[in-house]
Amino acid sequence: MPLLDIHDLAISFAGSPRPALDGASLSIGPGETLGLVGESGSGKSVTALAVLGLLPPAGRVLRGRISFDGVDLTAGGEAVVAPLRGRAISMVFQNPRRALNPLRRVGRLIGDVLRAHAARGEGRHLTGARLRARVVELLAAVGIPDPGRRADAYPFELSGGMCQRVMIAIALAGNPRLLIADEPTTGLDVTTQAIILDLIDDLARARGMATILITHDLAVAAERCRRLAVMRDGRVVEAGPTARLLAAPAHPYTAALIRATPGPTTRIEDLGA
Ligand SMILES: Nc1ncnc2c1ncn2[C@@H]1O[C@H](COP(=O)(O)OP(=O)(O)OP(=O)(O)O)[C@@H](O)[C@H]1O
Repeated sequence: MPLLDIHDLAISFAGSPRPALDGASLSIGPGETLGLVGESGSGKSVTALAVLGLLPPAGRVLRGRISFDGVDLTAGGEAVVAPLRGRAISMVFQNPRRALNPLRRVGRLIGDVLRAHAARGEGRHLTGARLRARVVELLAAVGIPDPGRRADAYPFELSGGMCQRVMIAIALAGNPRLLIADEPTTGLDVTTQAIILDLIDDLARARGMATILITHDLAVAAERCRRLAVMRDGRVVEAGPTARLLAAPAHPYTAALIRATPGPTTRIEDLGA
C-alpha cells in the first residue's frame, strides 16, 4: 500500500479563471524518494499544501482524494490532518530565515515544537534538562557543529544553510514518515545546496523516511530521487522510475524538459573550471 496516494486532485482558487490543480495523481511508498518536478505555476506547491491541509483560505478542493497510510484525508478534513501535520507528515520550505521567528533562540524554537508534540502524543510534559537534551540531539542530527552552544543563537547569527538545518530539525521533531521538501535550497550557494540535499538524503535513509523533493530542476531531482513525477498545468503528466523516465520519456513534455536540462558538460559551474 502506498504511504501517500493522491488521486485525481483538483483545486481552484477563488477568482482564478483556471484550476491550480486539474486532476493530479501521484503516489509514494514508505521510505521512497520522489522528485516532483515542473515549471513554476505547474502546481507542485499547491499539491504539497493540500497534503498538509494548509491551502490558503481562497483554495477549494473541487474533487479527488488524498490518502495517507490508508486514511482518507480529504474526507476527514482538519480533524484528521491536524494530528498528522508536523508529526507523520512534515515539510521544509524555502527561505528558512524568513520562516524562523527572529526573536527566539533556535533552541527555544525547536523546544517549543518538541513540547507541543510530546503534549499531544504522549500526553506528557517535556521540560528542563530532558527537553534541552532532545533539542541538542536534534541539532546534532542535522549536522550543526557545537550544538549545545548553537542552541542559544538567534537565527540572524546563523548562515542561511545553518538556518535550513534548523528548519529540518524542526521538521524532524515529530519523527515524520513523510518529509516534503519544497525547493529547500533556494537562495543558498551551490556548495551549501549540495550539503543540504545530502543531509536530507542521509536523514531519509537513516530513518526510513519517505521524501518528496519539489524542484523546478530536473537534474537535481534525477540525481537525488529514485522516482520522478512531472507536473504541468495542474496535472502529473508522467511518473515513473528515474532511469526509465530519463531514458524513454513517454510524454512529450518530459522529453522537452530533458532536452532543456543542461548536461554535466554544460553546467555553468563547469564552464569556469
Ligand atoms: N494563494 C493563491 N491564490 C491564487 N492562486 C494561487 C495561490 N497559490 C497558488 N496559486 C496558483 O496555483 C497554481 C499552481 O501554483 P504552485 O505554487 O503550486 O506552482 P509551483 O509549481 O509550486 O510553482 P513555483 O515553483 O513557482 O512555486 C498557479 O497558477 C498559481 O498562480
